[in-house]
Formats: sequence, structure tokens, C-alpha cells
Amino acid sequence: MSLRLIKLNSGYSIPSVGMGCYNLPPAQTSSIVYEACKLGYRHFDTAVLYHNEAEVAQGISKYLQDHPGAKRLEFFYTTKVWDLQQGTAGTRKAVKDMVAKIGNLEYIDLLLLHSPLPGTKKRLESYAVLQEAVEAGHVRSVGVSNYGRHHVEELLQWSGLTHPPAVNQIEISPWVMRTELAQWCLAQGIHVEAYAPLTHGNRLAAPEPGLALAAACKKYGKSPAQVLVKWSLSKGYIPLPKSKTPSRLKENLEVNDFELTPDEIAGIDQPDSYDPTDWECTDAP
Ligand SMILES: NC(=O)C1=CN([C@@H]2O[C@H](COP(=O)(O)OP(=O)(O)OC[C@H]3O[C@@H](n4cnc5c(N)ncnc54)[C@H](OP(=O)(O)O)[C@@H]3O)[C@@H](O)[C@H]2O)C=CC1
Ligand SMILES: O=C1Nc2ccccc2C1=O
Repeated sequence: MSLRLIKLNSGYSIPSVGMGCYNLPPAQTSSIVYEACKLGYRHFDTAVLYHNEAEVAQGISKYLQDHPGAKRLEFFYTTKVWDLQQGTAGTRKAVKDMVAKIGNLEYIDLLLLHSPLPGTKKRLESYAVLQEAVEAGHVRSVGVSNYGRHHVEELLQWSGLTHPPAVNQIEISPWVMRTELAQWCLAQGIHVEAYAPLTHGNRLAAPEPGLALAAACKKYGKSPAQVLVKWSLSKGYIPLPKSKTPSRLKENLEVNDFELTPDEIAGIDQPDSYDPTDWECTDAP
């Protein structure tokens, strides 16, 4: 399955669906990523926190090595600076370590600050280092994750900004929609990556008959996971579904042969729900 490409404000393009790489079984991570490449994945989302950057990069590199027709520029590798690495010295060291881990990939497509939690001073110091990494050619696009509007505004108003954030990666599913923040980011030219688009798996077991999600699954012959990926794409987001299971990886990409109607999308929306799966820091000071 081929993925649509979305143009970022950096000038580079990002595949519209990414494979979430959190919590993959460590010994199998590179082979799962290799399998994902075979299935058509071209975008991978890892982080220092996930302790698998080298394995994710190895899976992509091996695929490139084994498939001479495939080109590095078709692949998109994201990683994230962890909170404890924020601040000038910490982030410089973090970037050096990340670059050492990508091996043959040569550059990082997208480098994010994982969260705003370390506070204004460290956030801006670290962002300055991300910009240095772009200038040095180690990184192509930069961005943020778990940023609320006030964090993004702080960055957009900062006198040192030379490379505006290309994305804000935030948790979005029908049960944590964040419509205002997401639409505002899009209006600033900042793409929205939707993490935990499958609710961590929590809400995938046979949705209650009568719910719009169940009705859409039935109408299109699709699984709840496929409808949730499509819901996210229909909103203009870049979903990052994770699976360690090849059959599910395949399933989660098979979303090009149906379209949800505006009424179906509105029916799946749960605007009154607020149920994040992991952590919440968009409201941090
Ligand atoms: N920036 C941030 O702070 C955060 C970023 N992320 C990013 O987002 C990614 C996705 O989020 P994540 O929390 O992993 O959760 P997801 O919402 O992607 O859900 C993953 C779970 O759903 C299961 N699953 C996947 N596909 C299917 C399917 N077709 N049918 C049934 N079950 C399925 C998986 O099982 P199995 O693997 O066993 O197949 C796994 O248990 C992360 O991997 C990470 O890259 C996530 C959280 C925070
Ligand atoms: O993928 C992730 N899962 C998490 C759980 C807690 C904090 C951050 C994350 C991730 O980035």
C-alpha cells in the first residue's frame, strides 16, 4: 500500500501514516521494522525513551540494503529528545548519541522535543540545539510533542526561532480529540501527529453495536483499528498506530479503499470525552 505524502513547513515530505515503535519487543524490533518496511511502512516513530532507536534504524537500513530499488529518501525516521536531556549541554549530547545510533540512515528526518515539562528555559535551549542540528545536516525537520497552544506560542514568539516546528505530536483519538489545539496548530502550518490513535488497544475489542464506530466497521468491512486510522486521516492528522504483530501492521495500513462520510466521522467523534491513555502535559506551565 502506498502512503500519501504530506508537505511539512521545512520543505520535506512525511508519509501520512507512521508506525509507532514504543514497546516493541527489544530482541525482535529490527525484524518487526523490516517486516513493516516489506508491508509498505515508510515512516517510523521512535524516541530515546523507547530504548530502541538503533534497532529501528537497523530494520530500515537492512531493508534498504536488501532492496536496492528502495531509496533512503522514501523513508522517514523520527526520534525524540527525552525530558532529562533538555537544556543546551544535555541536548547537544543527546543529538550526538542519536546520530551515532542511526548508522547508515545518515540523517534524522524529524527530531522532536518529547514534552514541554522541563520548563521555558530548557525548552528554548533545547530547541536552539535542534536548530543547530538542522544546520549541521544531521536533522531535516524539527518539532515538538505534547505541546499545548501556549508552549507553541512561546516558541513562535521566541526571537531565536529560525526553523519553526514542523509538527506537534499529541495524543488524539475520538476519546481525546483536542480539536481546538489541533486545528490551531494546522492553522499555523504545523502538522499534527496523532499518537495512541488506537487508544493503546483499550477500545478496539468489538465496539458496542449501535455505536457509530461499529456501524462504520460493518458498512465497510473494516476493523475498529482501520476505522480509527481512517478517522485520524480524515481529520487531516498523521496517525502513528503501533503493532508488533505483522498481520495487524498490514491491517492498519489497509485504509485506502474506503472513505468515511462527514456524518460517520461526526458520529465517531466523542467531543465530550477526555480519556488520555498515557500522560498529559499539554497543560504544563
Ligand atoms: N509523544 C508521546 O508522548 C507519545 C508517543 N506515542 C507514539 O505513538 C505510538 C502509538 O501509540 P501506542 O501508545 O503505542 O498505542 P496505539 O494506540 O497505537 O495502540 C497500540 C496497541 O494496539 C494494538 N493493536 C494495533 N493494531 C491492532 C489491530 N489492528 N487490532 C487489534 N489490536 C491492535 C497493539 O497490539 P500489538 O502490538 O500487540 O499487536 C497495541 O497493544 C507509539 O508507539 C509511539 O510511537 C505514544 C504515546 C506517547
Ligand atoms: O510511546 C510512548 N509511551 C509513553 C508513555 C509515557 C510517556 C511517554 C510515552 C511515549 O512516548
